[in-house]
Amino acid sequence: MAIQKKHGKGRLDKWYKLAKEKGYRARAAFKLIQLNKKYGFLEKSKVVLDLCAAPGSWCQVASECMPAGSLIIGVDLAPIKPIPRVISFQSDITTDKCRATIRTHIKHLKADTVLHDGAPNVGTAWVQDAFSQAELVLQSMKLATEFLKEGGTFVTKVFRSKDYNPLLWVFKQLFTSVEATKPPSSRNVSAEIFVVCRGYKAPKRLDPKFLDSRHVFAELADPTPNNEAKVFNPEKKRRKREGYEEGDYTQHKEISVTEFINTTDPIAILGSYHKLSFQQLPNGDLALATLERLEDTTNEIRTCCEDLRVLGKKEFRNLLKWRLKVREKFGLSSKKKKDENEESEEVADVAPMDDELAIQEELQRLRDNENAEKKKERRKENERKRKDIVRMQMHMITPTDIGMEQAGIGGESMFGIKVVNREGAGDKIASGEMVESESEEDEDGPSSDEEPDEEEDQLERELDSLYTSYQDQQQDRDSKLRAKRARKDYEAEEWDGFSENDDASAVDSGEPTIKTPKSDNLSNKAAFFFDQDIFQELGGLDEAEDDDSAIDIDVDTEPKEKIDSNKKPAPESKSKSKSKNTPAPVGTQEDEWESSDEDAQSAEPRKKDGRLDIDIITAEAMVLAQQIATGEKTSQDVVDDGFNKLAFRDTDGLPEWFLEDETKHSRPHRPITKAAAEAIKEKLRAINARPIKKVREAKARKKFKATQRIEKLRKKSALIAEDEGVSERDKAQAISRLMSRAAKKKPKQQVKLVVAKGANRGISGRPRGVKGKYKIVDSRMKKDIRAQKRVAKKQKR
Ligand SMILES: C[S@@+](CC[C@H](N)C(=O)[O-])C[C@H]1O[C@@H](n2cnc3c(N)ncnc32)[C@H](O)[C@@H]1O
Repeated sequence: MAIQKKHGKGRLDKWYKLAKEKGYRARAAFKLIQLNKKYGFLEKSKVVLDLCAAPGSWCQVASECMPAGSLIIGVDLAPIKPIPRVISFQSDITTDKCRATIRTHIKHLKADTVLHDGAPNVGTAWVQDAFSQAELVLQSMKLATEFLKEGGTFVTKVFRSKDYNPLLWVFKQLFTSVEATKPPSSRNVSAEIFVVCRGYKAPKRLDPKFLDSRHVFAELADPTPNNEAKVFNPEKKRRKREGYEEGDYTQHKEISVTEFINTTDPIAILGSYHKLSFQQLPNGDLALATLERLEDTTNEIRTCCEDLRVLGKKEFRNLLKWRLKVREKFGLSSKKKKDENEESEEVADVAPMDDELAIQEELQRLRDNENAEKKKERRKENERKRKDIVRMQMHMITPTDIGMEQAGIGGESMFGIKVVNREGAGDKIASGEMVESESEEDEDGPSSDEEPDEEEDQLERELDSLYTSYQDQQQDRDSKLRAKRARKDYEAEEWDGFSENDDASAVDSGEPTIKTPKSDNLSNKAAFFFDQDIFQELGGLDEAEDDDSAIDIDVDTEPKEKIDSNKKPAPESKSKSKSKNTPAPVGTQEDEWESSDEDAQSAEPRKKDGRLDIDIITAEAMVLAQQIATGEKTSQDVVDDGFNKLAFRDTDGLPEWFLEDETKHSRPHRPITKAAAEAIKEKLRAINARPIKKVREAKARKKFKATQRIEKLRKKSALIAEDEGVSERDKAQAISRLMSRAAKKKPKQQVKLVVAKGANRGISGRPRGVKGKYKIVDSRMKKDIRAQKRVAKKQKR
């Protein structure tokens, strides 16, 4: 067997390990197991011939899977260690001797299955290796044809090389079914492939050419030149350094157009020539003359024939159609062509496609392609729309055109139609085409086109959840954010007033509430916009025509404003009062701030005495605190500072992540003093300098133990002091001894190093004659320590 590096990283894969675990001699065992699982030939076999069987893992598998009393014969160049129920011997399968030995073992029987996993020493020259493997396959097939029974199975390993197709062709001549497969245990990097040939035809007379490598690999090489592909999907030309073909030293190839008409393989001509020539031969070509006069031979056809290399698919199709018409007129029927093809028997399998069929198939293919492309477009369009709607629902896109919303169409549906109209597909929807396309999509089920989008959605969802968890983490860490979130919650609570029930109850109790604007066909945003006083007042004009003087309106605004300030969220009411320059009654404003403060208080952390637990951690806050403490600013100033041009940005419908990012830039940057920045730095430094929890715990433990010791001493010395039979001097001495003993530090127990040699080598547990703490070391370590000490001593000197 070829020597394999067992320590090579790639070799020790899971199949290698599994083979070791299961007791198979090679990981190759799993290839046969997997092939047999797919095709189930071993269970049905009574006689198996395993060619190239060393070290014998396939024989092991065969003996496991085959019925009791079966005959398994394994042969290899290398010796095979005996395997129960398996006959094995050493021989070269390409020799007659091997054939004779097999005959002696198999006697009159025939093999149900012939296995071949042969591989010559791979690794030197790939081309040569592949060829000798292909030859080995042919040799093994030779043996198979001799020993296999009719209907039997031949399993062989083949390497993907230029000889692969000829081999397959030979197999197809001898077996009813030939399938190539690569079991999962076969490495992807390996060019090996397994061919399972079933239903051996057992011909009475076998053409020796089938088993002659020179014939198989030389003459049948590349039996299926794909001319169609050459013409319709020409390969991108690579630079060739092979030079000219033998005997052909021209770059430009011409062929007479009559040959194109007469040939059985027009596609081959279109693929390999540059020009179809209409030039008359010196001796005159009657067919060509007739051809020239034909109506079908249009100028376009002539131009196409001039340079075949610049033609597209359409032109090639036209040329082929033209050829068919001419052939019909010339009486060259396609039936005759078919007969010609039939004459070339075996080649039928691999013969080029009939040209008519080719055209039809090509047309069909083009039609299919076109349909598929249309379908793909439709799917993409639908998917895009679906995504837009989802984005809209997630408030990633905001409908800004309130006028459109007022047209009486719901925000989302308006958006949908707007988009569709933009694409000019409104009519399609009207005619129901879109609906059709969607139902088509449903029928198809999830297609591969949709997968990436689904993945995208999934990704978006994951990103959202990641962002939420990031925010939570931030919130936990950052007290500032915590306070912000608390404020947000507070605001959110305020907005609960939108629900109908609350509305009703509030009205009942006579409490001022935020009313949901009543507007049938408007979105919330539009409704709120039109719910502004100015519009309500306009409405009021309709209701009370008598009160139409401007003075009346002015007079009315004051009490109305009071109510409105309660109606609307706090910041809005404030902005309005500011913009109109009508100072709101101080009492009302203060009440409002007090009440909101109260609510905020409940959300913010407090000390035991009820005061807010505020930790100043930013320089800005420090400056502010200082200004308030020194009376430079009052709390009212701070409130007033809160209103600026950025305070009333329209944040409706904007996603949270966007607002989060925006807030960094959408507030005025207050000046900070150097002293405040220093103070904060100092504060943070102090926080950082605090010992970590574990150190604090250890210190506390130490302190606790010390107090316990002192307590003990105190008790003992009290006892000594109470002893009446002892003189005062002795008492004092005893107590001072006690104290000095307690103050003495216990000497640290020495760790004895025990060298692991002699009787102590490899022992587990305490070595003999060693008391106290010990450590087993090797002699090297002891020597190293001694050397270190020596060096240290020298350095001291
Ligand atoms: C991949 S190993 C076969 C492993 C085998 N199927 C198993 O399961 O253990 C390929 C074997 O083909 C054998 N071989 C190559 N050329 C041979 C020849 N001419 N005659 C017999 N055996 C040959 C090698 O000796 C090698 O052991």
